[in-house]
Amino acid sequence: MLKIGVFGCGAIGGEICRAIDNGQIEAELYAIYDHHDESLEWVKSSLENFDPQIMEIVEMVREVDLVVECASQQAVYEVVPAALHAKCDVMVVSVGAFVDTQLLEMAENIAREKNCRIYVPSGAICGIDGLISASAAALHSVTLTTEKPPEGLRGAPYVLKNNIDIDSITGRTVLFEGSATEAVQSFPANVNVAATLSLAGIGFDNTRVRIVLNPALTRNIHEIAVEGEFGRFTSRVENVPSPTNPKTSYLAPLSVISTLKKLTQSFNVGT
Ligand SMILES: NC(=O)C1=CN([C@@H]2O[C@H](COP(=O)(O)OP(=O)(O)OC[C@H]3O[C@@H](n4cnc5c(N)ncnc54)[C@H](OP(=O)(O)O)[C@@H]3O)[C@@H](O)[C@H]2O)C=CC1
Ligand SMILES: O=C([O-])CC(=O)C(=O)O
Repeated sequence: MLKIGVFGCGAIGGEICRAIDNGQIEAELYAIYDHHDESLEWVKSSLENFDPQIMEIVEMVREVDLVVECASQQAVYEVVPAALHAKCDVMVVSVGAFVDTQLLEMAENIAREKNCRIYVPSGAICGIDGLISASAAALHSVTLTTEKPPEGLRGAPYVLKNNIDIDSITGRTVLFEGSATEAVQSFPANVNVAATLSLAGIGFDNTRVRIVLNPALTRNIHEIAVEGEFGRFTSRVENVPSPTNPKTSYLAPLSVISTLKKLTQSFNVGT
């Protein structure tokens, strides 16, 4: 049975642990880690069947077959090289870290050398399957418009740096327009989806991102528009935010759970 380690026990990590624990994913929840003891306790207390060991990454990668990173872009620097060097597969949720081309190239090189896999789930957006299919021919443009309520954008480095008082904004307001390169650095916990889109499509510099604050919303909306030789498509998802982290949409952990299920099933549907 696949032995899984979960690094980061917040909104996403907690859901993944419970999905393994309740048998939705046929795997063993072998180890968990988070730098907050209370998060580890919170996850452990929600499990009925597995009692995962708490292990720092160096130890975790020696014991498990796959590490799921669901912590932060910073954590990707720690988790991905450690896992791959230990011949352990890795799934990355804080995808924005891969805007760093050195990190991305290093990860690809080690994975090739060690014959390991790096998995990036679709996360909180819909349409990655279509974009991947379309990318087999020329792509002309990829645009993401993310619209969130104030809680979904609070505390982002871009908001703090520009002294934006998000509570004083009363109507739908465009906060940011630019490349995915800038977006994932300015909003590291809000638009990792822009990174996933970039990796699947035309790269970080060419993928356009618009981030909108809308106080009237209760959901996190991601709208994607893709044009290419294949034609054009748009996708729009109105995401229910996670109850424990309003920046994160519930679809994100569901996407990780489905990707993990794909790894353990013999019959798989979709691109
Ligand atoms: N690809 C996608 O579509 C999506 C990606 N994400 C990203 O996924 C990641 C997880 O999201 P979510 O579960 O909502 O986040 P949470 O903040 O709810 O949980 C993450 C947990 O990991 C901890 N953590 C962060 N960095 C480290 C580290 N270096 N070592 C140990 N523990 C660490 C956090 O602590 P602390 O609070 O101190 O940081 C927190 O307890 C985030 O990076 C988020 O931006 C989110 C939604 C969609
Ligand atoms: O969950 C979402 O809506 C998107 C998100 O936070 C991210 O991509 O980082």
